[in-house]
Amino acid sequence: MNQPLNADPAELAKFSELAHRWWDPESEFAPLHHINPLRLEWINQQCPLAGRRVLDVGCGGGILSDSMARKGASVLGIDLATKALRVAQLHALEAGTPNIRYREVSVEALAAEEPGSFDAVTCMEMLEHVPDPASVVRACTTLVKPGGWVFFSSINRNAKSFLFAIVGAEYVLNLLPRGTHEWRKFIRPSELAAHCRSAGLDLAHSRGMEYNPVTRRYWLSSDTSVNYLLSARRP
Ligand SMILES: C[S@@+](CC[C@H](N)C(=O)[O-])C[C@H]1O[C@@H](n2cnc3c(N)ncnc32)[C@H](O)[C@@H]1O
Repeated sequence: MNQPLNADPAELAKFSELAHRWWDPESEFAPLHHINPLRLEWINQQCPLAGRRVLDVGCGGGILSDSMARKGASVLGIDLATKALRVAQLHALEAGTPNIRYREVSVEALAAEEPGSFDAVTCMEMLEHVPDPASVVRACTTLVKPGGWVFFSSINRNAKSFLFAIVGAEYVLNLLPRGTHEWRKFIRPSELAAHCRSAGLDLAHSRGMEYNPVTRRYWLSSDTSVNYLLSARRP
């Protein structure tokens, strides 16, 4: 029997609508362009990407997927926002990115098709946009090979993240369009860690990501109170 799709159509429509601006580094997607070198390096340090088979879940227009392929990984990017995927495909074609493929398929459906077939799975800035993040974590776990890596990033849920990630980013600094995030969908690191453990993953590392609006610089730190990354391994 088919599972109901773990996706919010309004979220997917939002990302599809803006898709044509995905590769404009001055657009609504500027924060993703700015944080990409940091997260790419963080992933590559833990799991050197060259020669690996990597799945990028909720890849959008392909900023992370593309950069991982350029590091020598063979990348499959999946998403359910049709226009974002088209933009990702077009970008790969125009830029001549090697070893990259995109598919419109849910992570849960792919987990049923290809269990245990990726060396690493990345799922960045996506969990806070889905109705059931634990189901995504379970599917990512099924998709990775034993010994493989799973990398997540999301936004903490507390008063500071309301102030910084919603009021600050969407209303004061206009870094993101208003309505990009819903505070109640943010995920505490402890909740994500619990989802990982119940899916059968071993937690590896976590880092916070901070932003200085004056210098417009992002950096990784030990402060996970707003944006954070978490890595885990399948035993
Ligand atoms: C903020 S963007 C992040 C894109 C990319 N992961 C990155 O960090 O550069 C969130 C992405 O999650 C995708 N998304 C939301 N719900 C999804 C779902 N149920 N399945 C797959 N992708 C989904 C959206 O379409 C969008 O492309």
